[in-house]
Amino acid sequence: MQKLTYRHAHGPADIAHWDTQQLRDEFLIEPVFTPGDINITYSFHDRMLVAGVTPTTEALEVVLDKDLGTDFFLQERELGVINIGGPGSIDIDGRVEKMATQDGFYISRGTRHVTYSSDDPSNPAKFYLASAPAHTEYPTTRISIDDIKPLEMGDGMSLNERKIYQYVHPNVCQSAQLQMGLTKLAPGSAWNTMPAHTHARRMEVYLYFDVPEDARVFHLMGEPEATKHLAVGNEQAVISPSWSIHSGVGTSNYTFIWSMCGENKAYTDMDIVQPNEIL
Ligand SMILES: O=C[C@H](O)[C@@H](O)CC(=O)C(=O)O
Ligand SMILES: [Zn+2]
Repeated sequence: MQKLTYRHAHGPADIAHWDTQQLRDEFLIEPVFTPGDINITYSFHDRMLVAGVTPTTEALEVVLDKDLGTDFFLQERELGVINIGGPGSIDIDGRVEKMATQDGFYISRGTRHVTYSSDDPSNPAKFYLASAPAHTEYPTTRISIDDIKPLEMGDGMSLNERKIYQYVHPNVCQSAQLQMGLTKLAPGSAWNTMPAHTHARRMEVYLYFDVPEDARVFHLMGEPEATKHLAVGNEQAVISPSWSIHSGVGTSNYTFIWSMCGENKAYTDMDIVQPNEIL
Protein backbone atom coordinates (compact mmCIF):
# COMPACT_ATOMS: atom_id res chain seq x y z
CA MET A 1 0.00 0.00 0.00
CA GLN A 2 1.15 3.53 -0.77
CA LYS A 3 0.09 6.52 1.30
CA LEU A 4 0.57 10.12 0.14
CA THR A 5 0.32 13.02 2.59
CA TYR A 6 0.58 16.71 1.70
CA ARG A 7 2.12 19.30 4.01
CA HIS A 8 1.44 22.96 3.42
CA ALA A 9 4.10 25.65 3.55
CA HIS A 10 4.02 27.99 6.56
CA GLY A 11 5.77 31.20 7.50
CA PRO A 12 7.29 32.14 10.86
CA ALA A 13 4.23 34.18 11.92
CA ASP A 14 2.06 31.05 11.61
CA ILE A 15 3.85 29.05 14.26
CA ALA A 16 4.11 31.84 16.83
CA HIS A 17 1.03 30.67 18.78
CA TRP A 18 0.86 27.00 17.84
CA ASP A 19 0.71 24.42 20.57
CA THR A 20 2.87 21.31 20.64
CA GLN A 21 0.37 19.14 18.76
CA GLN A 22 -0.15 21.57 15.91
CA LEU A 23 3.59 22.02 15.49
CA ARG A 24 3.99 18.22 15.36
CA ASP A 25 1.05 17.81 12.93
CA GLU A 26 2.58 20.25 10.47
CA PHE A 27 6.32 19.56 10.71
CA LEU A 28 6.88 16.03 12.07
CA ILE A 29 6.64 13.04 9.72
CA GLU A 30 5.95 9.70 11.38
CA PRO A 31 5.90 6.89 10.74
CA VAL A 32 8.37 7.06 7.86
CA PHE A 33 8.81 3.28 7.56
CA THR A 34 5.93 0.79 7.67
CA PRO A 35 6.82 -2.83 6.79
CA GLY A 36 5.36 -3.77 3.40
CA ASP A 37 4.26 -0.20 2.68
CA ILE A 38 5.30 3.13 1.20
CA ASN A 39 4.76 6.41 3.09
CA ILE A 40 5.16 9.53 0.95
CA THR A 41 5.14 13.13 2.19
CA TYR A 42 4.84 15.96 -0.32
CA SER A 43 5.89 19.30 1.19
CA PHE A 44 4.92 22.56 -0.45
CA HIS A 45 8.21 23.98 0.83
CA ASP A 46 10.16 23.91 -2.46
CA ARG A 47 8.06 20.84 -3.42
CA MET A 48 10.42 18.46 -1.70
CA LEU A 49 8.98 14.94 -1.56
CA VAL A 50 10.31 12.37 0.90
CA ALA A 51 9.27 8.76 1.33
CA GLY A 52 10.03 5.62 3.29
CA VAL A 53 9.84 2.38 1.30
CA THR A 54 10.00 -0.82 3.36
CA PRO A 55 9.65 -3.91 1.16
CA THR A 56 9.14 -7.25 2.91
CA THR A 57 8.05 -10.27 0.84
CA GLU A 58 7.28 -8.30 -2.34
CA ALA A 59 9.11 -5.61 -4.28
CA LEU A 60 7.62 -2.11 -3.98
CA GLU A 61 7.48 0.77 -6.44
CA VAL A 62 6.44 4.40 -5.86
CA VAL A 63 3.72 5.13 -8.40
CA LEU A 64 2.73 8.78 -8.82
CA ASP A 65 1.15 10.31 -11.89
CA LYS A 66 -2.04 12.35 -11.51
CA ASP A 67 -0.83 13.55 -8.09
CA LEU A 68 2.08 15.23 -9.87
CA GLY A 69 0.25 15.98 -13.13
CA THR A 70 2.72 13.78 -15.01
CA ASP A 71 2.70 10.32 -16.58
CA PHE A 72 5.17 8.87 -14.08
CA PHE A 73 6.95 9.80 -10.83
CA LEU A 74 10.34 10.85 -12.22
CA GLN A 75 9.12 12.46 -15.44
CA GLU A 76 9.97 15.93 -14.07
CA ARG A 77 11.84 14.98 -10.88
CA GLU A 78 15.19 13.66 -9.66
CA LEU A 79 15.59 11.24 -6.77
CA GLY A 80 18.10 10.43 -4.02
CA VAL A 81 17.88 7.11 -2.16
CA ILE A 82 19.70 5.84 0.96
CA ASN A 83 19.02 2.42 2.51
CA ILE A 84 19.09 2.61 6.32
CA GLY A 85 17.75 -0.92 6.92
CA GLY A 86 18.94 -4.46 6.17
CA PRO A 87 20.40 -5.55 2.84
CA GLY A 88 18.22 -5.21 -0.23
CA SER A 89 18.32 -4.34 -3.87
CA ILE A 90 17.07 -1.75 -6.27
CA ASP A 91 15.93 -2.17 -9.88
CA ILE A 92 16.31 1.03 -11.90
CA ASP A 93 14.73 0.51 -15.32
CA GLY A 94 16.22 -2.99 -15.42
CA ARG A 95 19.60 -2.17 -13.81
CA VAL A 96 19.61 -4.25 -10.63
CA GLU A 97 22.04 -3.36 -7.83
CA LYS A 98 22.58 -4.61 -4.29
CA MET A 99 21.93 -2.00 -1.61
CA ALA A 100 23.78 -2.71 1.64
CA THR A 101 23.07 -0.60 4.72
CA GLN A 102 23.82 3.07 3.97
CA ASP A 103 24.36 2.53 0.25
CA GLY A 104 22.80 5.24 -1.85
CA PHE A 105 21.80 6.16 -5.37
CA TYR A 106 21.17 9.31 -7.35
CA ILE A 107 18.47 8.50 -9.90
CA SER A 108 17.99 10.50 -13.05
CA ARG A 109 14.92 12.42 -14.10
CA GLY A 110 13.24 10.41 -16.85
CA THR A 111 13.63 7.04 -15.11
CA ARG A 112 10.39 5.09 -15.61
CA HIS A 113 10.44 2.39 -12.93
CA VAL A 114 12.36 2.03 -9.69
CA THR A 115 11.52 -1.02 -7.58
CA TYR A 116 12.85 -1.83 -4.14
CA SER A 117 13.32 -5.26 -2.51
CA SER A 118 14.60 -6.70 0.75
CA ASP A 119 16.87 -9.75 0.94
CA ASP A 120 15.24 -10.90 4.20
CA PRO A 121 11.65 -9.86 5.03
CA SER A 122 12.38 -10.24 8.74
CA ASN A 123 15.22 -7.70 8.48
CA PRO A 124 13.80 -5.43 5.77
CA ALA A 125 15.70 -2.82 3.84
CA LYS A 126 14.47 0.70 4.60
CA PHE A 127 14.83 2.92 1.58
CA TYR A 128 14.63 6.62 2.38
CA LEU A 129 13.82 8.72 -0.67
CA ALA A 130 14.12 12.46 -1.30
CA SER A 131 12.95 13.95 -4.59
CA ALA A 132 12.88 17.47 -6.02
CA PRO A 133 11.66 18.90 -9.33
CA ALA A 134 14.48 18.83 -11.91
CA HIS A 135 14.82 20.94 -15.05
CA THR A 136 17.16 18.48 -16.77
CA GLU A 137 18.58 14.97 -16.57
CA TYR A 138 21.82 13.97 -14.86
CA PRO A 139 23.25 10.44 -14.88
CA THR A 140 22.06 7.84 -12.42
CA THR A 141 24.98 7.27 -10.03
CA ARG A 142 25.68 4.63 -7.40
CA ILE A 143 26.90 6.16 -4.11
CA SER A 144 28.49 3.88 -1.51
CA ILE A 145 29.20 5.23 1.96
CA ASP A 146 32.70 3.66 1.75
CA ASP A 147 33.58 5.92 -1.20
CA ILE A 148 32.69 9.15 0.62
CA LYS A 149 35.36 11.05 2.52
CA PRO A 150 33.37 12.57 5.39
CA LEU A 151 33.77 16.11 6.66
CA GLU A 152 34.91 15.98 10.30
CA MET A 153 33.00 18.60 12.30
CA GLY A 154 32.78 19.76 15.90
CA ASP A 155 34.54 18.27 18.91
CA GLY A 156 33.76 16.21 21.98
CA MET A 157 34.26 19.10 24.40
CA SER A 158 31.35 20.91 22.69
CA LEU A 159 29.35 17.64 22.54
CA ASN A 160 29.09 17.94 18.76
CA GLU A 161 31.77 15.69 17.24
CA ARG A 162 30.25 14.37 14.03
CA LYS A 163 31.02 13.19 10.51
CA ILE A 164 29.12 14.55 7.52
CA TYR A 165 28.85 12.17 4.54
CA GLN A 166 27.79 14.04 1.41
CA TYR A 167 25.97 11.69 -1.00
CA VAL A 168 24.21 13.91 -3.53
CA HIS A 169 26.78 16.70 -3.70
CA PRO A 170 28.75 18.20 -6.63
CA ASN A 171 31.88 16.26 -5.48
CA VAL A 172 30.04 12.95 -5.94
CA CYS A 173 27.43 13.33 -8.66
CA GLN A 174 25.58 16.00 -10.55
CA SER A 175 22.03 17.00 -9.69
CA ALA A 176 19.60 19.69 -10.75
CA GLN A 177 18.86 20.99 -7.25
CA LEU A 178 18.86 18.08 -4.82
CA GLN A 179 21.49 17.70 -2.10
CA MET A 180 21.50 14.77 0.30
CA GLY A 181 23.77 13.29 2.92
CA LEU A 182 24.11 11.67 6.28
CA THR A 183 25.53 12.98 9.54
CA LYS A 184 26.73 10.60 12.26
CA LEU A 185 27.32 11.83 15.79
CA ALA A 186 30.21 10.29 17.73
CA PRO A 187 29.42 8.49 21.02
CA GLY A 188 29.24 11.12 23.75
CA SER A 189 28.17 13.86 21.34
CA ALA A 190 24.60 15.08 21.19
CA TRP A 191 24.36 18.31 19.18
CA ASN A 192 23.90 18.48 15.43
CA THR A 193 24.37 21.61 13.38
CA MET A 194 25.78 23.64 16.25
CA PRO A 195 26.46 26.49 15.71
CA ALA A 196 23.05 26.40 14.07
CA HIS A 197 22.23 28.00 10.75
CA THR A 198 19.45 29.06 8.46
CA HIS A 199 19.61 29.02 4.67
CA ALA A 200 16.94 31.20 3.10
CA ARG A 201 17.88 29.86 -0.32
CA ARG A 202 16.79 26.29 0.36
CA MET A 203 14.64 24.11 2.57
CA GLU A 204 15.66 20.92 4.28
CA VAL A 205 14.13 17.70 5.59
CA TYR A 206 15.82 15.70 8.35
CA LEU A 207 15.34 11.98 9.03
CA TYR A 208 16.62 11.05 12.47
CA PHE A 209 17.61 7.39 12.96
CA ASP A 210 19.88 5.15 15.05
CA VAL A 211 18.10 6.85 17.98
CA PRO A 212 17.77 4.35 20.87
CA GLU A 213 14.16 3.33 21.55
CA ASP A 214 13.70 5.39 24.70
CA ALA A 215 15.86 8.33 23.64
CA ARG A 216 14.64 11.56 22.06
CA VAL A 217 16.23 14.22 19.92
CA PHE A 218 14.99 17.73 20.66
CA HIS A 219 14.93 19.24 17.19
CA LEU A 220 15.08 23.03 17.34
CA MET A 221 13.12 25.08 14.83
CA GLY A 222 11.84 28.60 14.23
CA GLU A 223 13.53 31.88 13.51
CA PRO A 224 16.70 32.30 15.60
CA GLU A 225 14.98 34.79 17.93
CA ALA A 226 11.81 32.67 18.38
CA THR A 227 12.72 28.99 18.65
CA LYS A 228 10.51 26.02 19.48
CA HIS A 229 11.30 22.33 19.65
CA LEU A 230 9.96 19.02 18.41
CA ALA A 231 10.69 15.88 20.44
CA VAL A 232 11.68 13.33 17.80
CA GLY A 233 12.02 9.55 18.14
CA ASN A 234 13.80 6.97 16.03
CA GLU A 235 13.09 7.01 12.28
CA GLN A 236 10.99 10.14 12.38
CA ALA A 237 11.51 13.04 9.98
CA VAL A 238 11.11 16.80 10.28
CA ILE A 239 10.39 19.43 7.63
CA SER A 240 12.64 22.46 8.02
CA PRO A 241 11.48 25.62 6.19
CA SER A 242 14.12 27.94 4.78
CA TRP A 243 13.42 30.56 7.49
CA SER A 244 13.94 28.10 10.33
CA ILE A 245 17.07 27.06 12.14
CA HIS A 246 17.49 23.30 12.31
CA SER A 247 19.67 21.96 15.02
CA GLY A 248 19.04 19.37 17.65
CA VAL A 249 20.28 17.78 20.83
CA GLY A 250 19.74 14.14 21.70
CA THR A 251 19.66 12.23 24.95
CA SER A 252 22.18 9.97 23.16
CA ASN A 253 24.16 10.15 19.95
CA TYR A 254 22.25 9.40 16.71
CA THR A 255 22.47 9.70 12.93
CA PHE A 256 20.37 11.68 10.49
CA ILE A 257 19.88 12.14 6.77
CA TRP A 258 19.48 15.67 5.51
CA SER A 259 18.03 16.49 2.10
CA MET A 260 17.85 19.96 0.67
CA CYS A 261 16.62 21.71 -2.43
CA GLY A 262 16.20 25.29 -3.57
CA GLU A 263 18.12 28.07 -5.19
CA ASN A 264 21.65 26.69 -5.44
CA LYS A 265 23.81 23.65 -4.68
CA ALA A 266 26.39 25.50 -2.57
CA TYR A 267 26.49 23.41 0.61
CA THR A 268 28.22 26.26 2.46
CA ASP A 269 25.56 28.83 1.56
CA MET A 270 24.32 29.06 5.15
CA ASP A 271 23.82 31.89 7.62
CA ILE A 272 25.44 30.80 10.87
CA VAL A 273 23.60 31.53 14.13
CA GLN A 274 25.79 31.49 17.24
CA PRO A 275 24.41 29.91 20.44
CA ASN A 276 24.18 33.29 22.19
CA GLU A 277 22.00 34.66 19.34
CA ILE A 278 19.28 32.07 19.88
CA LEU A 279 16.17 32.98 21.87
O1 LIG B 1 22.84 22.64 5.50
C1 LIG B 1 23.43 21.61 5.93
C2 LIG B 1 22.67 20.63 6.70
O2 LIG B 1 21.87 21.29 7.64
C3 LIG B 1 23.46 19.54 7.40
O3 LIG B 1 24.36 18.96 6.52
C4 LIG B 1 24.23 20.06 8.62
C5 LIG B 1 24.73 18.93 9.46
O4 LIG B 1 24.51 17.78 9.17
C6 LIG B 1 25.51 19.25 10.69
O5 LIG B 1 26.15 20.30 10.74
O6 LIG B 1 25.49 18.43 11.63
ZN1 LIG C 1 21.02 23.21 6.93
